[in-house]
Amino acid sequence: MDLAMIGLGRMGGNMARRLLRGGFGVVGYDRSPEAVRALAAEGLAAAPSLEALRDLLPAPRTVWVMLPAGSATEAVLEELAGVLEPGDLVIDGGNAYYKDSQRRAAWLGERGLLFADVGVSGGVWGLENGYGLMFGGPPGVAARLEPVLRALAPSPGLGWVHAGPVGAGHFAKMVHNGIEYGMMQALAEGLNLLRKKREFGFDLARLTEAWRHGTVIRSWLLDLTAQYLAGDQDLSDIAPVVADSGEGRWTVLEAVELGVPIPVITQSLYTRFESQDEEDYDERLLAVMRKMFGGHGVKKARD
Ligand SMILES: NC(=O)c1ccc[n+]([C@@H]2O[C@H](COP(=O)([O-])OP(=O)(O)OC[C@H]3O[C@@H](n4cnc5c(N)ncnc54)[C@H](O)[C@@H]3O)[C@@H](O)[C@H]2O)c1
Ligand SMILES: O=C(O)[C@H](O)[C@@H](O)[C@H](O)[C@H](O)COP(=O)(O)O
Repeated sequence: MDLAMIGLGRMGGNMARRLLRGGFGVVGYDRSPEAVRALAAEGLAAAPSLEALRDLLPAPRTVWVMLPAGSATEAVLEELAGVLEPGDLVIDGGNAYYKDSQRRAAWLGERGLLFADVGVSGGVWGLENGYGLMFGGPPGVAARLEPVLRALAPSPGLGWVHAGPVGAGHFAKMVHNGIEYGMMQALAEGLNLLRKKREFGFDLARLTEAWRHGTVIRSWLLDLTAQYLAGDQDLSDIAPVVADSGEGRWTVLEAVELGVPIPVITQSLYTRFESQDEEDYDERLLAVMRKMFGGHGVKKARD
């Protein structure tokens, strides 16, 4: 089976590699020539344009899009709508907002194109470990895509799911990432507490390594944390800023819309916001108010 991969970065590049290794013919397109060059040496058919990509694939085509969510994905889907032919299938595997995916499925459908959203998890390790995949779309499209899902998954029958109709794939991935935020937060808080108990001088590398075996909290996140701490426990070169790319925000918005309490996930999102705020105006104001009502001391910024 042949298919196209648009976006050959950390995710799309390795997914294309995994598919090539699985015996698929993969046509690739990326606006960065370097991203394409690396994969062309491994058997990828490089397409210089979306028209060329169309012409390199037999109809009906399967085109997997693995781009940053938002304007990049929107622009490429709009371009694809003008290039592909009725019956072709477009998959968005990026971390897109599920409402965008539902809207896109509708307007691509008006042009005779099929659309499915697939939440993809596994990061840069997916090439070797396989990817967790959450498919959203009609059963007929799921059946058509099944060989691809089986090849990308950790093993053919494990790690992928037909989550529901269009939108359900990205909704499931959104909640997965909300859970990811909460699990990361719990690990970070617990390890910080251990570090602060100076009298015990905990070796966090050895402790997390031990926790990886037999404990209730063993997990891949713990494995990765232990792996990093084994080389650097002080983190003195790491700025205390945690970025976020949207999934956590959408999870919280959805919870508010549905009236569902998700305090752990919400708090972990707010912790990221706090880390991103270099001005810290709120904390400065708190210090000032305390001084105003109680005459308490205020630490000067230069202290
Ligand atoms: N990195 C992860 O761990 C991870 C895991 C799961 C899902 N995702 C999602 O997968 C998608 C891709 O992530 P990534 O980490 O591979 O990003 P990346 O930045 O590594 O790669 C994106 C690629 O898209 C290309 N690109 C950007 N705009 C383009 C355009 N208009 N036309 C053609 N090519 C364009 C870039 O040149 C780059 O090669 C995102 O939606 C991301 O949220 C990422
Ligand atoms: O399941 C995964 O493979 C990860 O969740 C993946 O999707 C990625 O690392 C996130 O994009 C990071 O999301 P934040 O930037 O919001 O932390």
